[in-house]
Amino acid sequence: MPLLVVYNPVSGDSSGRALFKDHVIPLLKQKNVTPDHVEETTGPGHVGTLVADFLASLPDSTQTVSVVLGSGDGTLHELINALNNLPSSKPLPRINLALVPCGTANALYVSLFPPTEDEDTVTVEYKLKSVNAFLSPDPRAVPLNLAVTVLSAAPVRTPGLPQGPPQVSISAVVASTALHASILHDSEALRASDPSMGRFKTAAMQNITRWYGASVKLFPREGAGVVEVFDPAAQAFVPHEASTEDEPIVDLSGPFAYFLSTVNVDRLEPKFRISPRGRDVLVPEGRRSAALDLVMVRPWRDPSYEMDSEEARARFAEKAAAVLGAAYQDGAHVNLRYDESGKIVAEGTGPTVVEYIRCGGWEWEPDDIDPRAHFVCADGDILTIPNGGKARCTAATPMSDTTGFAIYV
Ligand SMILES: Nc1ncnc2c1ncn2[C@@H]1O[C@H](COP(=O)(O)OP(=O)(O)OP(=O)(O)O)[C@@H](O)[C@H]1O
Repeated sequence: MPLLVVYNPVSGDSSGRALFKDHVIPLLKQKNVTPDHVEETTGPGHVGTLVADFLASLPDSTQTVSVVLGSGDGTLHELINALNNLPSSKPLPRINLALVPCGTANALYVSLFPPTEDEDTVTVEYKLKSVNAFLSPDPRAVPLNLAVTVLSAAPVRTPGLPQGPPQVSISAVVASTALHASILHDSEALRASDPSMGRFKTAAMQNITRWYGASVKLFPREGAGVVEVFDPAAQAFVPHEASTEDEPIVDLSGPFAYFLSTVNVDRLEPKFRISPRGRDVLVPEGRRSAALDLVMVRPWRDPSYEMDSEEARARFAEKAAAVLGAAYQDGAHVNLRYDESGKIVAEGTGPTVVEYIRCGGWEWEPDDIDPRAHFVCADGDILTIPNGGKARCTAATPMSDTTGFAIYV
């Protein structure tokens, strides 16, 4: 099978080059595996060119290829989007990736290889799990689902102004708006001063009192018929009360404090299990069903909420922080409820603090007067919805076993 090795030398703490030189390449050699090419990315966008050129150089364009990819989630996102934008109408071959986590958060890797209590994610042994899976006698690769986000402009066109094509971004990890998109937007500016995950916490504190105005629609996943919601009492997804077989689409109004969907993953950092059931839908070849796990917080569900005000937002910030804190406790936030006074508790029958949804897609139409509600984060990439426009995100699964992306696990 054709094999390309490629790594981003500046992902995360920039240790990728040393990791490949000292460990990945020697491991391949030891197993008598010779890559066709070993490449280092030289700048944004380069990974797409390297892999597209490699595919174009192969005599058989339908043959499955393997790529050992040293990167964070951002470089993988770039690769998927670059290949999707290739001008060819032919489907691409199946691309099996052996991931080497070199980025800051490595959400996909830590979700596929969830670290045990005493496992250290910075060790070489931990980082080589996917490469070792690729090199095993009977390698197994899990197909990736994708979340396709399309930003559309206002329906009424301004006379005389051309309307560009809708902007599309494909995620393998996360598509979000509200707090998470704001955090990612602001944390980019902090990257130079703080390359660690600490920059996400700093940006979170800058944004925690904000709420976001939008109208939302939720669509069922294929095969389910209805939108589902996690019921902590049943510890399972059950039909959403506003979704029926006849009228499955759920309409929601804001304001929203948090709105984040994941695909393929149950966590965004080793311990931040924001969509704790998110890996359930990653199933072996042949039994696929693409779904998004959506985590929402709408402050007015709090029984102590009276009206939107600066004070109400400041008070609710403590609750939002408690929710995010519980996500670090093995995803315990999805079990939290309000008691009658609005206190957050782990038991009872009050409204859940988090609405944890499983769906096939969502549509987010931001209020025009709320500029921050226009940010969408697709695997760390920040997109801006044009005024009057909306974002539609849909879960997708590879068309067949011979195309799409898969990860050696
Ligand atoms: N040689 C290079 N010099 C500068 N930037 C590069 C180079 N090669 C790739 N890049 C850019 O580096 C960016 C960051 O990479 P990546 O997402 O892999 O790491 P990260 O942001 O540290 O990790 P994570 O996404 O897990 O937080 C990519 O978006 C890519 O465009």
